[in-house]
Amino acid sequence: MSAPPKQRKIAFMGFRSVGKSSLIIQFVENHFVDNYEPTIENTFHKSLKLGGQEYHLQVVDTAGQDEYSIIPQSYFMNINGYVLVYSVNSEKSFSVAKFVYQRLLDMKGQMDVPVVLVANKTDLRMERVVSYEDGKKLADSWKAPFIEASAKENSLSFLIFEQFEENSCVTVSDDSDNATTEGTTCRNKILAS
Ligand SMILES: Nc1nc2c(ncn2[C@@H]2O[C@H](COP(=O)(O)OP(=O)(O)OP(=O)(O)O)[C@@H](O)[C@H]2O)c(=O)[nH]1
Repeated sequence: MSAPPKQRKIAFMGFRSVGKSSLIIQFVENHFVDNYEPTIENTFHKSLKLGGQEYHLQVVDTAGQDEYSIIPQSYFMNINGYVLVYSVNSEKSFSVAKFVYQRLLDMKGQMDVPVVLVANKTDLRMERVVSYEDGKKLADSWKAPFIEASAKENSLSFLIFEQFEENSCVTVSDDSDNATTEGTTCRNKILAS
């Protein structure tokens, strides 16, 4: 008998127009939308089989944020993981990704935020201003997986979700109150748990 499906809710966040909706639509409907319509909020549903386990995913497409955004409380509750998206042709979108990550940490606490960092629009080679190395360095500093993608050229979105299944355990050390405790946290293992 196969295991019952697991329900997981994942939010895409990041600056306006970086391609959050496009990545999700590639993943859910397998096509690319060329026109731009700002998102207010949208939830998509998709079933997915990873490692023999069936998942019922709810994918929340959020309205683009910037560093002045007040992020709704609902984005911090009942969400299993976050995909933070920037586009490689926008320095501003890269700094907004850092801002959103910081807000997530403030709201949820360091150990509780499974994140995947996604650099989108890699097809815009001539317009690239954020290098692979810069993106990777940022993701490494978060101990998060990093994926470069192009919603236009191909559908790497599946990979994004696979990252949440990975067992990316990191050792954390907390020496507050002079009592050093060490532990291991598996921040990204939300699909597998
Ligand atoms: N060249 C290129 N264009 C893309 C890519 N992904 C998205 N776009 C285009 O960028 C524009 C914005 O894409 P959206 O998916 O609406 O971006 P968004 O992040 O959901 O935008 P908001 O709703 O404002 O937050 C659209 O015109 C897309 O066609 C990509 O990988 N390459």
